[in-house]
Amino acid sequence: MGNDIPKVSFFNVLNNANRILKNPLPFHHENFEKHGDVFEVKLGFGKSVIFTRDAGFAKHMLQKQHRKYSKSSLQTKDLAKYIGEGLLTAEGEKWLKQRRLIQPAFHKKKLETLIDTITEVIREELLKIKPNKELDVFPLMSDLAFKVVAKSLFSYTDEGETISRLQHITEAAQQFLIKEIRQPYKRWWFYLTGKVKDTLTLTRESRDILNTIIEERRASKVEYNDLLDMLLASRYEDGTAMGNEQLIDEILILFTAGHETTSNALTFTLLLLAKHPEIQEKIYKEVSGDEENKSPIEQIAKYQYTKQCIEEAMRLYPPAYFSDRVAIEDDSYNHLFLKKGTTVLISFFEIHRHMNFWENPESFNPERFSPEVDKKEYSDQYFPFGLGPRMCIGNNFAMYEMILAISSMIRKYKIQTSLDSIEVKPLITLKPMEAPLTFTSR
Ligand code: HEM
Repeated sequence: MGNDIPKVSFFNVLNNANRILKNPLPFHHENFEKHGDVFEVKLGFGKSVIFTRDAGFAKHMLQKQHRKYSKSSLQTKDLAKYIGEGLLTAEGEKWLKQRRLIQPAFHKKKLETLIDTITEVIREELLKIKPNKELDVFPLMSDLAFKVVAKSLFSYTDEGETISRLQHITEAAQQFLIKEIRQPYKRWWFYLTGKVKDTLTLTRESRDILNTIIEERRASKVEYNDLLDMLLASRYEDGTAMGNEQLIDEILILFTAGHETTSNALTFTLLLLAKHPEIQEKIYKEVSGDEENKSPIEQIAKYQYTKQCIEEAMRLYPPAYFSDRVAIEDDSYNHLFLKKGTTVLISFFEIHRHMNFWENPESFNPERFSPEVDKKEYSDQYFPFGLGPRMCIGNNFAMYEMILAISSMIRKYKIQTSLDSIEVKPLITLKPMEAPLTFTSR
């Protein structure tokens, strides 16, 4: 590791342990301000992690020299324990093989066939809004995002209970994983008290449910044109298809990767719109009036300002607020030397608020993403969906879903919040601490 990298001592980490456990972002920020865009945090027992908010360095690891880096075991082995080895958690040849196989199902043209399902789920879910009463909007967005992914996979399933059970298991496994990561010293306790076993039993149950759905579909002669049909029809280069176990891994991964990220982004966008009524009105102008004459896909194309608001919300509050990479061979970037085995944590949160690049980085200004601004001006500093070959496979899916959901809500309701300021809860993804909103019919 380059000796000239500023260091944060283990003593300093211990001294701040409580704050870091509650919310590590202010600690990261202070150190970036003090030491610059790259620093090294000592973790004791000879271990350390490099933190960076240098967008060029991020691009180097994620894109230009991606072959020299892998994800850390947190993003691969630890996560795979509950959701299996698929796109998000696999590495090397296995990942590449899966990515090649699954990528076509997420192309824009293919996604268009899912739009009616997505629109219908959004319509049904938004019926749950009770106007004129303050409600916590997070669980609502969470249900919406889960059902959108689940119904895009199995469009025919109207057994609400099966989908709810899958949602419950996905969320329970994720919550337990957070506990394991945040309290590694309690691992033995989690084993002894049977919590690990309980979680594995739950995920076994979701695998059994999915296996039944897949078997039924394989036996069926009907074409549903949903994601499951696309995944079943896909073939590896040697002409073979995915087996059930791999398919189940991939489905569990789509649930996990596609559900919480999207519900966080939707919730932050709504909170920001509630705090900026003038911006909300601009969306209302864009989306009200002629929606009956427009298909959902035409709406998505037309709602440029709505899209900008979502993009700006993900700049301020990127759901995937960090990623990490481990050097699998010696490498260097500018004057930095990275020894094989070095772990680097990339803070998308800090990159998205970097003073040297963004004007008034703390302010919510959707004009930053206006079509008049050349994309090249910000694309090197804005990574809500990551970048390089492991960039989010569901980015278009998520944008379609979010534009349709936000436009449907603003068309129907005025939204307000009693919050003075938006507080964050950084877990595996970046969540809002609270999301109280009042919807008033227009
Ligand atoms: C606002 C919503 C979303 C955000 C912010 C988001 C963000 C990200 C990011 C940053 C990565 C890259 C992680 C890394 O390189 O370390 C990623 C990967 C991934 N995302 Fe998303 N995502 C979103 C929605 C979705 C949806 C809706 C799906 C699927 C239905 C999805 C599926 C995936 C998968 C499978 C990967 C792994 C890709 C690979 O490694 O090849 N995501 N996502």
